[in-house]
Amino acid sequence: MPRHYRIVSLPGEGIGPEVVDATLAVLQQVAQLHSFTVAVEYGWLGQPAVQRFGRAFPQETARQCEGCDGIVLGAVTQGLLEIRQHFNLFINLRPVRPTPCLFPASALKSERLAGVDILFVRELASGIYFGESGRGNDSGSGYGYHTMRYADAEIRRIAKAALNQAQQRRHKLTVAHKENALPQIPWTALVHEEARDFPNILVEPMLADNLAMQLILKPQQFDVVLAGNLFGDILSDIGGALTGSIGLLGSASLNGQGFGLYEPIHGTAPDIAGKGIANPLGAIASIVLMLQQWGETTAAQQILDTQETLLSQGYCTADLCSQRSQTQVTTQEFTDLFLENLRQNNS
Ligand SMILES: NC(=O)c1ccc[n+]([C@@H]2O[C@H](COP(=O)([O-])OP(=O)(O)OC[C@H]3O[C@@H](n4cnc5c(N)ncnc54)[C@H](O)[C@@H]3O)[C@@H](O)[C@H]2O)c1
Ligand SMILES: CC(C)[C@H](C(=O)O)[C@@H](O)C(=O)O
Ligand SMILES: [Mg+2]
Repeated sequence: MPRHYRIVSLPGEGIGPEVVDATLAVLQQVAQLHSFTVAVEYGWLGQPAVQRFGRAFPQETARQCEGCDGIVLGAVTQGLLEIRQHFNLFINLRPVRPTPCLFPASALKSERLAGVDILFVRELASGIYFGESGRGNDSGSGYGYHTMRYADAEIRRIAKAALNQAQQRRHKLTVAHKENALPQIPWTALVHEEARDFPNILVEPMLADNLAMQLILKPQQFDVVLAGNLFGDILSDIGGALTGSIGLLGSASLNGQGFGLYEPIHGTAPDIAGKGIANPLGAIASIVLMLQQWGETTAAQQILDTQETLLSQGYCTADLCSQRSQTQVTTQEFTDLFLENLRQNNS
């Protein structure tokens, strides 16, 4: 049976278009090698959408994305929360697996990194990002507020998603919470209740501040880490310090039916945009998650193997280059090496 997929690419701003270009080239190459096709439509999100349609997430983009097999996003400075909410993308998966050939690029000692393999499951469609907010004036003094609100049902559904992930991994779920200061949102109790259906999973609640420290001191202790929207954002960036660069990390943002948006966890990186030096591997890691979601697991594995080969041969972009033995390459050069390696290993 021929497999045909349709995706919408939203390159966005800054280094977004640079890393998305590289990623789509890799995607088309593996598609060809593994006998499936991917039709790509380009759409608008963020600043380019504001310029064209007057809104960061226009209706045109929403319509274009409806019914597609995946959205591939670069990075934007606005419009992101709207698209996540529109498609109810409440499950955000952020894998962090430092590779030994990049241990020297990490902020941590190698012995703390061996075997680290963490999956952050971040709640993405609720919490303080979407609570009531505003500004007011109290006796002449201005004030602002954002409200953290979670429906129990919203916690239960992300807990189930995280428990399902832990079931397929090493059966441990650490729950980030801050119930010593924010007791009205009972992450711990609700996750424990959902975990009754998963008796073989060890659920370990951990205060979010301690969790941040533990990720640096002893990252090997973690398997799946579940966190609300804000804590998940902050904690998962620590993955950049563990792996050596935030430019390596990808993510999948899914709704309850498996529809997804695939994006690196980094931003538009204005400090390096336009220089041709951005690391495309975070965006590439995101399409690996997309291929896995589609069931194209051999294609996904080939991308992971190719990444490992190139990095172990010492090729890397500037963000990872810390050793004499490494060869610093541009985004384009890294992409060309990637494509060549994919072809060679398939012939
Ligand atoms: N998914 C998204 O669209 C997304 C995610 C995070 C931040 N942002 C937005 O991006 C803008 C810039 O945010 P920021 O500077 O805090 O974070 P950032 O992730 O853009 O950059 C942080 C640091 O990491 C480096 N970096 C990031 N990605 C890299 C890559 N692929 N290769 C090499 N180096 C890389 C940057 O050069 C910078 O030094 C903000 O407007 C922010 O809101 C968007
Ligand atoms: C750009 C910003 C709103 C976004 C977030 O906080 O969710 C980003 O940091 C991320 O990690 O995807
Ligand atoms: Mg972030």
